[in-house]
Amino acid sequence: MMDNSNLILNFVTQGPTVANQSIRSKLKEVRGGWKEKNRVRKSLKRELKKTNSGNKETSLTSTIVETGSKTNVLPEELTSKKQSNQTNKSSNNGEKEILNQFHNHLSSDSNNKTQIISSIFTRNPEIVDVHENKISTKNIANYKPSNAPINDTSFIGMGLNVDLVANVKDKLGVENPTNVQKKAIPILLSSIKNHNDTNNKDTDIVLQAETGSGKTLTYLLPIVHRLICITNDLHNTDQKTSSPLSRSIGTLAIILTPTRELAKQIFSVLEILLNIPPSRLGGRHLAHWIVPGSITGGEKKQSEKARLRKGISILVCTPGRLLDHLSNTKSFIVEHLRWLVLDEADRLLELGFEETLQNILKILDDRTETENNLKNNLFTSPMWPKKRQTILCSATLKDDVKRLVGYSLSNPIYISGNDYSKGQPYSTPNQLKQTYVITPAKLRLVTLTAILKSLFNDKNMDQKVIVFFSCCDTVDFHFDLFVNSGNFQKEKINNISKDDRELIMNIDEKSHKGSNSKSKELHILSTVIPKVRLFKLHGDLLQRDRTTTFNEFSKSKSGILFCTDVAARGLDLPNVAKIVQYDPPTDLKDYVHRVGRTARLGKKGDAILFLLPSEIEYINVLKTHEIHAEPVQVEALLEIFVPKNKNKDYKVIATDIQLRFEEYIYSDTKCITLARKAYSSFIRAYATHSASEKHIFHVKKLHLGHIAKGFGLREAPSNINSNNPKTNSNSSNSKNKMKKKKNGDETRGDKPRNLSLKRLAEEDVNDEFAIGSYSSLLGPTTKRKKKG
Ligand SMILES: Nc1ncnc2c1ncn2[C@@H]1O[C@H](COP(=O)(O)OP(=O)(O)OP(=O)(O)O)[C@@H](O)[C@H]1O
Repeated sequence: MMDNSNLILNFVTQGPTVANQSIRSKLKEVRGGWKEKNRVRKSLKRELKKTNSGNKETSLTSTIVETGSKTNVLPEELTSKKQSNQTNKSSNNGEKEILNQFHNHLSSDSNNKTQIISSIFTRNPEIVDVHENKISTKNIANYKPSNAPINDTSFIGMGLNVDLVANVKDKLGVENPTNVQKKAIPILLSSIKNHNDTNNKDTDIVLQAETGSGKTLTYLLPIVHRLICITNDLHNTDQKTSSPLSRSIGTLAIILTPTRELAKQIFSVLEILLNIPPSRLGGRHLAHWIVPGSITGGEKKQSEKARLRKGISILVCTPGRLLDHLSNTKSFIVEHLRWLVLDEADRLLELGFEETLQNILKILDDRTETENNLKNNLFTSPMWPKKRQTILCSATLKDDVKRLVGYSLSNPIYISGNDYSKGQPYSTPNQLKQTYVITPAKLRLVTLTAILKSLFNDKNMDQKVIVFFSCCDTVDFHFDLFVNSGNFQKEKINNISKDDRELIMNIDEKSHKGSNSKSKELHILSTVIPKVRLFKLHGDLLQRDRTTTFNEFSKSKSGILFCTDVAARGLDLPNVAKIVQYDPPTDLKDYVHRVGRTARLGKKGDAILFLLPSEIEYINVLKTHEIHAEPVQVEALLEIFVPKNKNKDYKVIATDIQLRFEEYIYSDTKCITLARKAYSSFIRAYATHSASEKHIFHVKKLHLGHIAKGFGLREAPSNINSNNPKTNSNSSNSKNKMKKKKNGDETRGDKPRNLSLKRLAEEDVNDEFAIGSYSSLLGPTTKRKKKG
């Protein structure tokens, strides 16, 4: 148990600073031995030096408060009765209150060493006025939703099977097609409509459509439709007696997706499409031979083999497992494969599956019958595609995807779902409201708390929010903090009034009933945001837990999901109202996918991006890609801590919340370890920003002490590598992960975590590791400064 006694608080003041104080007179007030006095002297001198150096940052005064048996020094302007000349009274009152809070905090604690606590409102870098920065924004109110269903078009009019359409309407509430569906489905059905046209050869297709525009149904509906038509055609002809339609025909369609979650999601949509009630089909069952299946790893291979042997007509899978079965499962028949869908193609490449994809394509090319090598003409139905049709889907279309298109598709047709953003590799829904907040590192945690608190108030509890972090450790840390620190603080804050306590933490007796301190729980009531369930999802969780969390959050009416980019791609989580990008994405593609978890199918949605003052240039990067975000002031967000009828300074409450977070963290070595690991992993993840963004997101631009504060740490850990045993490439844990990856565990979703600094330095000699070297990343720390 760490304590908070003898804290020195750095503090903004408007009157004379410590420079005008006699250090000696202050030292007289300090009780204790020479060691203690020496320590205080050094600290005061340091502050004096900083103040004199005249840097642009906010002026600083050291404040030492009396704690228990020891005396610390208060700033003169706050202890003096002569404060009448001060220009900003309310601010100063706030400061006094913050001091009192500190006093209260500290007086209950015991006699341990002096520790420096930096105030979250001091020494923050100047924030460039974003309005002066001439960042033009667009008025989203003028734009129509770009991914909404179009009322004047119907699926039946496009030629889709009536029963299939009715089933989709009944089960999924899907009535009218979206823009991309309207454009692509007729082309994917083209050989049916134009089967007399011998030149029509089931063209390959590249689908670039915005997030939430219904890409899954765009390719699934035509495939299912055509298989139904083939069945009906054969029923109506002589082939009925010697029908080749059975499961033994093997796999006719393969849908390849980057993650297991996505595969499961697509599989469940497929099951719905194929499960047309017999009552609709005049008592018949839909073609019994069309069997959906999914193989995604994580399951025993033997059981997958058995299912493949029986026959899976439409197979949803992840690349590692598919290649494994193509290479090793003899009973896996792909000779008659007619459709290959590469869903979330950009993500497939990003996760390093290019070689796997090439091998898959090679095997399929060798084994699949083409028009020229038809062994026997099984199907005379005009709906039977004459050659394998490849459909590539991606919400973004960058160079690597274009390269994949080059070697996996032949003469493809490009279909874009958004008329407004033709030619743009990145496109976000028009109706999505995008904002950003420039937050000094020390204010990040309280600002996140403010946003989450403001979203869940008594009037508005039923909504879902996703908060994106850069790596697993930061998810774990924040999850634990928001689950447990409220409870902890409740016991600790007996020395402030009940009114203030409720104001600060919004503590509600009922909200704690369902919560406990088991941080292993995957979804649990938050004690910081009362009555709200918290979920977490990242690549380091067991597959079983990931599936449970995904399903629970999906079904839940309200809640907050803390996650890495593992949840950014393709996952259809209904009714998400707000996306918070607490850590900026390491790639612009991720920005598009993250914000795409809201504003789906024409619905409204909000997204807010956190940026450090040094990262403001990122807004211009977004702008050049036609992504327009409006600024929100951090003060405006923090103001929500103060209810309208209360005359309080938001800084007082924000400071208190930060202190309580810190108290919780320092109450237990486990919590400190979690915070340090999160801090270290955050820095490592930061170093993986793409080269084109290194001028904005550069580790050497980070003030590590301030970043640490954002993790509730009072000083930056001095060795970021040793804090995270998982980065040790010799550890068995690390080895297991490498093995897992080889076996096709494609969903870790947070590549930064496994990168050791040494490896990064070796791989990226031109970036900050070359300039600043490995050791520069470890400092400067408060500790080091002290020594210096
Ligand atoms: N025409 C439609 N009308 C109403 N809802 C639809 C329509 N098409 C699809 N949907 C629903 O929209 C949701 C999103 O679909 P889907 O996941 O396929 O989007 P997506 O374009 O693949 O998004 P992302 O790029 O984020 O993966 C699903 O719940 C689906 O059932």
